[in-house]
Amino acid sequence: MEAKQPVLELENVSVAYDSQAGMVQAVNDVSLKIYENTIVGLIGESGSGKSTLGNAIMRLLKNSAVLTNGTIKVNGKDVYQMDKKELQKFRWSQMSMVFQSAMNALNPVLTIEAQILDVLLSHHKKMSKKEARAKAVELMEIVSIDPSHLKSYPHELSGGMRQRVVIAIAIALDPKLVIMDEPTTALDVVVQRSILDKIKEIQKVKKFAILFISHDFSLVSELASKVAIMYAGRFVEVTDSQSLKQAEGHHPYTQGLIHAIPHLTADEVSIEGIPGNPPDLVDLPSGCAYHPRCPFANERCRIERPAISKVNNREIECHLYDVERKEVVKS
Ligand SMILES: Nc1ncnc2c1ncn2[C@@H]1O[C@H](COP(=O)(O)OP(=O)(O)OP(=O)(O)O)[C@@H](O)[C@H]1O
Repeated sequence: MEAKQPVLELENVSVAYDSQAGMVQAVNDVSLKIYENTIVGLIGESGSGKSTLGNAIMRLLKNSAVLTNGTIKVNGKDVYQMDKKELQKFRWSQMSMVFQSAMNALNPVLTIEAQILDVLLSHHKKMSKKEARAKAVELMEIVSIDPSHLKSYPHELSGGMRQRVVIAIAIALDPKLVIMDEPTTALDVVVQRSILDKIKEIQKVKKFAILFISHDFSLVSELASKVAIMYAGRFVEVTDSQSLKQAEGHHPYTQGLIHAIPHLTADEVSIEGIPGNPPDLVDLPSGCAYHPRCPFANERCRIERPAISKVNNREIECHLYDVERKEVVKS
């Protein structure tokens, strides 16, 4: 049987910003495959490179950023080998992105209908206005907004509704891959929950692949089936989310993130933060970039960058990972 083609395939992807301070290694040699109908989470602290990677996949990097190495394929097509016209057709129809604080990205002077129609008609040259209007109604229903709001302007909708509209626009052309960059961060917990449920519900029908970017560890491990944990531009661990219920055996950074989840005890909330700060991406530490913060680091960690160990469904970049015992062993 022929192996299934991934919807997203990242191979040794690196992205750097050319800044006054030097080259910022925002994404550093990451590889990942995402298949249809799955949600993969991407987590890491602020500044770890998550959004840069999302923008790189969409080929929407800022001028100062360059893909310095690797290949990015969506549906088997190399995103960086397409000419401008091909890319224009491909973006939004095959891959789309819900940006950070996207709900404020709607055009304030256009109705919701005008904005949805714009996406539909610019990609479907043969679609009539009537067909596009019908599709807009269908999209509003999918995201559970009364179609009467098609005539509304963004400011007439609540934050949660605006975010649903943005999701409707992102899925309007039935893309195979949807990148969601912190899609619910600006919303309160109840609205956040209802949007996440909606995303799961739509995905069940549409079967697209989702790369879900967030710094909220518990939210991502609940939503995604697989999680990539990013530290200083690298994936230090890629694992199935089930395994994240327990800290033992994971990369020391993953362990730190798990311990940092607030735990409710009888009468208090305990949180163990990770001591120290993420490194300067212009001047990365030698060896494993996490070693200055790692409670288990030894001499080798300070000198040599660890290779990736692949065991069962887990990929881990740590010298202390014992392949036989399938866990990180303190030296
Ligand atoms: N235009 C830029 N010029 C130089 N460096 C940049 C630029 N944009 C981002 N960076 C740097 O690239 C690194 C990765 O940033 P990125 O926004 O991808 O991280 P992130 O994990 O998405 O963070 P957040 O969760 O805060 O959005 C950071 O160190 C950031 O300072």
